[in-house]
Amino acid sequence: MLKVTNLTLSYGEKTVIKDVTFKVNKGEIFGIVGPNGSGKTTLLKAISGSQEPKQGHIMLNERSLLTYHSKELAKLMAVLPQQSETAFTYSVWDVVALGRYPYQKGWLQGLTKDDHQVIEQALKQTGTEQFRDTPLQSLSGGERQRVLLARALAQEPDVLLLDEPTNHLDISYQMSLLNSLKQWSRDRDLTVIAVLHDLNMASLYCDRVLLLDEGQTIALNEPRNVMKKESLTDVYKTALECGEHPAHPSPLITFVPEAANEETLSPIDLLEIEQDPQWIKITSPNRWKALSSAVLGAGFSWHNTFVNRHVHKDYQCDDVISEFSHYLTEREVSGEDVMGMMTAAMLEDAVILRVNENGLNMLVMVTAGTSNAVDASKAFSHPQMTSKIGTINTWVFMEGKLPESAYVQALMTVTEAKSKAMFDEGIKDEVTQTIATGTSTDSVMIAASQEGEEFPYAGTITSIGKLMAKLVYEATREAIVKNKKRRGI
Ligand SMILES: Nc1ncnc2c1ncn2[C@@H]1O[C@H](COP(=O)(O)OP(=O)(O)OP(=O)(O)O)[C@@H](O)[C@H]1O
Repeated sequence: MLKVTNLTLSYGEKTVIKDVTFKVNKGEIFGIVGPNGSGKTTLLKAISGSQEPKQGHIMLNERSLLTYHSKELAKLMAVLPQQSETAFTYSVWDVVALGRYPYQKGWLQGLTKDDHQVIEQALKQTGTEQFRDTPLQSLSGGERQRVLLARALAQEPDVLLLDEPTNHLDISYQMSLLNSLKQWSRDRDLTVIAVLHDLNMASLYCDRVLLLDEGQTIALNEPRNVMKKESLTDVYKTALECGEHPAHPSPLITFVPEAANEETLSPIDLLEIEQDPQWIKITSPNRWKALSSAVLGAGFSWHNTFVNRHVHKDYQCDDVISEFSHYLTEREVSGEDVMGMMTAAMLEDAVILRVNENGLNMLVMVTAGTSNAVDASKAFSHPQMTSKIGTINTWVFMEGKLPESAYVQALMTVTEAKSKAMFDEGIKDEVTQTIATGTSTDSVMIAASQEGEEFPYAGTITSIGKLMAKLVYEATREAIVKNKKRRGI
């Protein structure tokens, strides 16, 4: 539909778009992103025909853009500019009606019935019907933006050019506008070329994205292939992370604020450990990003309080989460902040190991009760689900930045180390009389400070994996020995 080849654009001596080439397909939503001054608006102006190329050319429907008459072009292409005109004293209806200008044969010809219908539809699609008699200048920025979009739609274009269309819109109108664009591109093959500042909106809604920096193409691809941490950090000079959207298959970009001032103590040194027969509570002034299978705060979440709570071995409850939250409230701890586990093991027997060597800083806590030990390879032969609380709870705190993939590797590392400790302590599955690999209700947590050195991997081949495995193995064995003694084994 639109083909831009070796396009170079300048203001006087200043070149702002340098040798840019891309195609936009019919019905596509094509995003242009990049930092301030990277040339997005200038490029859009060239596509709309209002900025002449210094070099290169633009083809629309296989025909050079330069050969179109302005009225002819306006039937094919509508523009929603970045700055909305404020000098209008026209009513909203009149402004939207201007969108029908390319279809009028002469100055004096009035609007046809069809024109009226198109105008009404454009007002309806943008939710601006209620303002039809209001002067444009007395509307808010967001309302005015929607009216100008209605005017663009009234042009019934094949291509819609939008320069930061969500600029003045609140989140609900942003989503509603982009949802509508998506719908129109699917239903009516409307081609949308939009300059967007919000990288997440571009990720969610664009079929492809062009990332510009200083007038040059840095990347041109589907959002998933453009929104990469390295290139975005480089282009925007901002600390950010690219993850996965929790409910949609698109990348999610999150920005990382700079730490206010440098802590001199390691985040592990700042952990406060409270240990008594009722609970082990570790608190931190900072939040840690944890991955856990806990009762409270499971999955990935950020916590500053970690509770391993002792419960009676016959503990039974229908709504464990509410009961646990109530337990915390009674102890004046906010449940929102807590990663919480339970165990029937005696907390006096907990093993806490702390290591700071070769730049690796780690703390491991294990409590072990093994009366519920299970051989995972034979768990299927256990007669029924038991809900005994003989449990091994394993916590790892490590200083450093870990990507989510490394948490998954750490989980494997820790589980393997725990199983080996069970093996070396000869803990058997009472049902199958084979060596147990864990208990049926074990829980694990990996917490990283997300400050300091980056560790991309945490398997047993890595330095952190090796240390983690060693500490978890030693702590688990020691905790099992204590548990055996207590049970008189
Ligand atoms: N009319 C003009 N005359 C001279 N230079 C201009 C003109 N318009 C823009 N520029 C310059 O061209 C460069 C690209 O501007 P442009 O508006 O295309 O960037 P942009 O990526 O859209 O920026 P923003 O995100 O701030 O809207 C900038 O350095 C800008 O100062």
